[in-house]
Amino acid sequence: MPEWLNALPKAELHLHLEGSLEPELLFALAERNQIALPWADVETLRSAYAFNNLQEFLDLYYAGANVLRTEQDFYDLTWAYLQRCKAQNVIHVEPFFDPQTHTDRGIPFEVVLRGIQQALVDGEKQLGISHGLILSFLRHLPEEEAFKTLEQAMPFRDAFIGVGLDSSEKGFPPRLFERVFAKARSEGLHAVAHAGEEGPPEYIWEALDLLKIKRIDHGVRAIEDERLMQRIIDEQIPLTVCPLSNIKLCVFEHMGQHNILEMLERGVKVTVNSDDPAYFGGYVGENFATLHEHLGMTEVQAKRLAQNSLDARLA
Ligand SMILES: Nc1ncnc2[nH]cnc12
Ligand SMILES: [Zn+2]
Repeated sequence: MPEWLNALPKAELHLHLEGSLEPELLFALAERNQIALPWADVETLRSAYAFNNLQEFLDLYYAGANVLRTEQDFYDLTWAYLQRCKAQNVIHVEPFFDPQTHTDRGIPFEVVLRGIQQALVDGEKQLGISHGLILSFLRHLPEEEAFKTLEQAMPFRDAFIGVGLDSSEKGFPPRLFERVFAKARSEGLHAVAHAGEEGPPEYIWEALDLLKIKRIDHGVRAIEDERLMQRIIDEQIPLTVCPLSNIKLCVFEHMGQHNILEMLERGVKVTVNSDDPAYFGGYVGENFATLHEHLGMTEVQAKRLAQNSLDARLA
């Protein structure tokens, strides 16, 4: 990665902590927790990281998360991510975590939260990286389950800045979560949601109008709807775009087709993020680097993208 790209101060606003679980740490945690794995070794697991769509990735991502059991595991996961951030001049993070992925396996909510939170606090003190944590609901599960998760989270209200919506997009439109998002907002939480990754522009409209989100996660399919594009530009609603993820999950066939710079030039407040870096081939720095390499991103454009990420912070 060019040093000038690495040196740019940036924020990461779209990162799933569970998606930062590198195969090496996954195997180490499996050994520590005495869990048998279906993969022979790190290389075999890494070679399984070939996906035709979002669902194929999610199946492996949820399987991988099974090694996370103790508060120390969640601490180690988060700490490893923060060290990557430090090395790439990421000065602020607003990561997601998916409580239901863990509570549905019998891991208490507070075990997950305390491990993550302690690492974030240490990251602020020892690495100088500020943070705002986002609790994300799994949209393939019923809204009732999201309500239960929000209830579990409320005793720890101060540990979060907002709620998000992730997992399988197609067939699970934002409107299904209108009531739980209203409840979260009434508690003073910010709202964000994955929309327009695989799903149609209508899902982005719903996320804006019904969930009243402050930022759109992905949102690359907004370009198919001119009226939506105008709104996003007029209202300067940030998009947290994840280039390497979009290629790995076949949202675009190859990086040369990615629309992030076209959006930037049209005045959309786009940002660069890694989504699930352990699975998609790189952290935020590598995502910037691929735009430089394959789309000819200039230094001026890179600076605007980095500044957008700092401007689009919610914490
Ligand atoms: N890219 C993505 N889209 C939806 N849900 C996710 N969970 C983790 N990564 C995701
Ligand atoms: Zn995501």
